[in-house]
Amino acid sequence: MTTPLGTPLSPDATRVMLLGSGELGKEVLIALQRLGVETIAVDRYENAPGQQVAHHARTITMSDPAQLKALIEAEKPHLVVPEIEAIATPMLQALEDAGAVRVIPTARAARLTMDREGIRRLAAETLGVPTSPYEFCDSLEELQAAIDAGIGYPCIVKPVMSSSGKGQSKIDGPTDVKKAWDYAMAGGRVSHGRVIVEGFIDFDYEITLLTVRALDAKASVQTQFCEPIGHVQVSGDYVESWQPHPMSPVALKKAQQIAKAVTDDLGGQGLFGVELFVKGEEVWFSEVSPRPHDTGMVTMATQWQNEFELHARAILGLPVDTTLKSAGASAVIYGGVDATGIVFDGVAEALQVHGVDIRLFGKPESFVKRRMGVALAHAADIDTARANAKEAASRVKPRKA
Ligand SMILES: Nc1ncnc2c1ncn2[C@@H]1O[C@H](COP(=O)(O)OP(=O)(O)OP(=O)(O)O)[C@@H](O)[C@H]1O
Ligand SMILES: NCC(=O)N[C@@H]1O[C@H](COP(=O)([O-])[O-])[C@@H](O)[C@H]1O
Ligand SMILES: [Mg+2]
Repeated sequence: MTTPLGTPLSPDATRVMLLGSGELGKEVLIALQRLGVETIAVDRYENAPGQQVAHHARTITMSDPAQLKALIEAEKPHLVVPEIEAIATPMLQALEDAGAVRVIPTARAARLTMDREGIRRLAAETLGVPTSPYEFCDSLEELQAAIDAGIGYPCIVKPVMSSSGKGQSKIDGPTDVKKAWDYAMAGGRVSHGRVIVEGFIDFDYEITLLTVRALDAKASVQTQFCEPIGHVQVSGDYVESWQPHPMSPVALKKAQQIAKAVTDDLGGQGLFGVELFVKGEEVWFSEVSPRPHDTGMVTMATQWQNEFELHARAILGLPVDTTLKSAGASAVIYGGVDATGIVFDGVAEALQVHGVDIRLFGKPESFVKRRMGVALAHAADIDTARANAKEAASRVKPRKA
């Protein structure tokens, strides 16, 4: 017997709280709504994308443990679903330990992945999966010493708490070190004077391997993989993704073994985005999101159940199907301007491209490099899909109102 689902806004409603309600959370919320789940969308600012589609919207500082505890105790959700890293995860752990709430996939997974140090040490030192060489540094002097002692050039510096490439830069030689340190200090999501410096992996390609831990008919957790998603990142932020990315059987097997080892350890139920670098038949683990992944937005065009539906179903204890429906691609639509309440020209022209769909996230404020939408394309092959998604994205012209 699995847990029944209730009726929203009734005493027996199944209540799910999203901590973070950006473009990814918005789609999880829509998937949950379709199953009659009562949803509470939380974010750091008003009218976040997911707040616009949820039953309830709450705005708090999610990295503040007191505010987070008060909200969870007031709302009493059955499930708490982290959607971003910058959350007071020790408080989530305390609430989970006290039996007050179930965190997706687990409070420990949310805590370990919010900080690059937690997940990197687990993967490389405890699980022994291959990663880039790395060191953690608390000052410019320590950074320089780590590079000189063995990390070498080129290397990559990232704040330990950041995402979407914020505060990340590549160091090609000694003159770049101070610039990279200063940039990292300005770019972390939570102010924190610590960075990771990683040896640069000269990969052939990188993938996200969406990995789902969901219950089978006997109520035991089974791991299933989606087809690999290839992507291109600029300055640490994704600009384009496609699925399926062709891989040699050996590299694919290694990728799945790494993803299984990491997600088995993190545990719980839900979808994970496992990021991997591949060169020939060598595979390195980079990082993992214990939640849907931005590069996985392509699955809205390529899978029978997209990554958001897979996450929603897995966390509710429902069966999942990771089958590919079609080849496809996604291309990011950036704001291009710093302004609130922007308008988008060219949507009709974009949708004239064959096999294309678009999502505009509805973020109330645009920045030049803020992701405001995405173009999706399905096609007979990934090259056509990539060209069509990029063409459609380029036809959408955001501007000040
Ligand atoms: N050690 C490395 N060697 C080569 N490239 C790297 C390395 N680390 C990061 N990159 C490049 O930078 C991208 C972003 O890195 P990473 O995923 O660690 O950042 P992030 O801020 O967590 O991004 P996101 O939140 O979008 O996943 C990678 O996808 C890869 O393209
Ligand atoms: N790589 C992580 C990622 O893509 N996260 C997605 O971006 C949102 C924040 O966007 P914002 O910075 O524009 O507010 C998050 O809420 C999540 O949906
Ligand atoms: Mg990443």
